[in-house]
Parts: sequence; C-alpha cells; structure tokens
Amino acid sequence: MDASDMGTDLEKVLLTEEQIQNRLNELAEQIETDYAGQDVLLVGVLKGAIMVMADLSRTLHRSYETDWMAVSSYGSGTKSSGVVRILKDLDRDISGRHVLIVEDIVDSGLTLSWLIANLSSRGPASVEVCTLLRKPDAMKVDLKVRYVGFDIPNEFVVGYGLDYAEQYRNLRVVGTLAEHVYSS
Ligand SMILES: O=P(O)(O)OC[C@H]1O[C@H](OP(=O)(O)OP(=O)(O)O)[C@H](O)[C@@H]1O
Ligand code: HPA
Ligand SMILES: [Mg+2]
Repeated sequence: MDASDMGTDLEKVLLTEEQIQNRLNELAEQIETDYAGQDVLLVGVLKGAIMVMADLSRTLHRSYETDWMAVSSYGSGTKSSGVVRILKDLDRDISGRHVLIVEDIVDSGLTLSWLIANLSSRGPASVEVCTLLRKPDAMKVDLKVRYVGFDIPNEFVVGYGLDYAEQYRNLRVVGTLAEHVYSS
C-alpha cells in the first residue's frame, strides 16, 4: 500500500506494512525471551493500540491473557491535554502479576507516565511498556520504555491504530497527513 491508495490525504508514508510487521516480530521474540516461564498480562490501551496488540500478540507463541484499558488525553485534537481520564478500567486484578502495557505511541509521554503510576499502585510484580512508536523530541517526562518499535520525528502521524479525529486508524501504514486535511 502506498500514499496514493489513501487518495491525497497522506503526505508521506513513514513506515510500511512490512517494516511494521518485521519490527513487531523482533519485539515479540525479545518479549518471549525476557519473560520465559513467567505469567504475563498484556494490557492494551484503547483505541490506539488495537492494531499493535492484534499483530504483536498473534506473533507470540504461547498463550497470554489480554486485557484493555481505555484512557484519553487527546480528544479530537493533535495535542495532549495532559489530563488523563479512565474511560474503561481493567476487568481483572493485577496484583502479583507481570504487566506489559501495549501502546501505539509515546508522544509527550504524559499518558504512559500516568498509566504506569496508576497500574503500579495496584501491586503488580512488574510493569513494563511495549510501544510501536516513540517521539524522543516530544517527550515531556523521563520515561523508561523497555520495548520500542521505532523512534520517529516530532510530527503528527496517523495509521495502524493512530487517528486524527477518529479517522485513519485502519490504514496499514504509518504516515503524516497533507496540510489540506487539517484546514478542511
Ligand atoms: O504520550 P502522549 O502525548 O500522552 O500520547 C500518547 C497517547 O495518545 C494517544 O491516545 P489518545 O488519548 O489520543 O486516545 P486513542 O488511543 O483512543 O486515540 C495514543 O494512543 C497514546 O495512548
Ligand atoms: N498521532 C495520532 N495520535 C497521537 C499522536 C500522533 O502523532 N501522538 C499522540 N497521539
Ligand atoms: Mg489518538
């Protein structure tokens, strides 16, 4: 798939479907090695992490329990408000368990830093993070992220779970939007 398949909305493709899948395979291998013999709960952060969770978890070889949280700090804009709201909490208790948060992107880091603190207060054995994307130049908090797919420039991106005003999550690639999309 290339930019022309999305009409004129994508300005450029940053990551192709193949690049994303190859990197997720590598991350899954690393995760299986690091957590060998341990019980791990994968916690996906709705809605952005849906694609990463689907593809990453299907690359893993043994069964992992999955749960979801929905938090929101962006609303329909392109800037984090810094105010995180829980829209849906986990279904199960995580005390004593190894938790691996699955995210699409660490941008300012505000969502994740809040989420790590929130989950850590529930007495888990450990809390680590796997994110497909990270924007090192945008981060406002010092965060240790164990598994990072790609470091990307400080530009607003869409696709593969990432939205602009709830659109473009279903693209197979990650890319930036053309200027006219924002002004229309
Ligand atoms: O590092 P930050 O600046 O906090 O941004 C990252 C978060 O923002 C997005 O979620 P959003 O709140 O937009 O909800 P969504 O996943 O439903 O799109 C994204 O999915 C991350 O969860
Ligand atoms: N794109 C879409 N959603 C986001 C981004 C981004 O670059 N950063 C945080 N949420
Ligand atoms: Mg979003």
